[in-house]
Amino acid sequence: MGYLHAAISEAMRLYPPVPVDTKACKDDDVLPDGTIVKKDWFVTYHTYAMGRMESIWGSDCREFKPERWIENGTVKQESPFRYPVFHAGPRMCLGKELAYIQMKSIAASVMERFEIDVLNKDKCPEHLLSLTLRMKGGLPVKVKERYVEA
Ligand code: HEM
Repeated sequence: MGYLHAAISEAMRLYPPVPVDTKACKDDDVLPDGTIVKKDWFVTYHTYAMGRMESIWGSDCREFKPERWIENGTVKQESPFRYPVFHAGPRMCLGKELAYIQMKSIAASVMERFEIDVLNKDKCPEHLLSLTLRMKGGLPVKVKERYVEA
């Protein structure tokens, strides 16, 4: 389950379900880097871009590497300010743990019963940007029931 957790985190690093998120500024403020923001301005942070930044993830930032989430055999905790897939700070997603349980249980129960072969592996599906990041045309796969010897 540790590796599956890491693989899901890595997938969401490269393909965050909420790829951009916008906030409205309540009062005049100054960001830690000195940028001035005024009351009622909008500030958008780009989770999709942050997941692909060399300064955060290193030179292999474009590679899908679940191992980057594993340290001494256990899943590493990452700062939500470096990995804002579930947002960060006091208004962070309240369903994060439940979402991981759901994603892991669905993946495990599907993989237990079926073999999934992704078609057109050489091509990455086009993105469809809405409030959430989706795949244009979905992900065509071939499904075969897994044969388990009794
Ligand atoms: C992979 C799945 C999920 C992702 C990527 C995700 C991501 C996010 C993000 C980015 C926010 C911040 C939105 C914003 O303030 O602009 C958020 C907020 C929230 N999420 Fe999730 N979420 C997921 C699943 C869930 C689930 C399963 C639940 C409930 C069972 C949930 C409940 C909430 C709630 C209640 C908030 C609002 C928190 C607040 O404003 O104080 N989320 N989520």
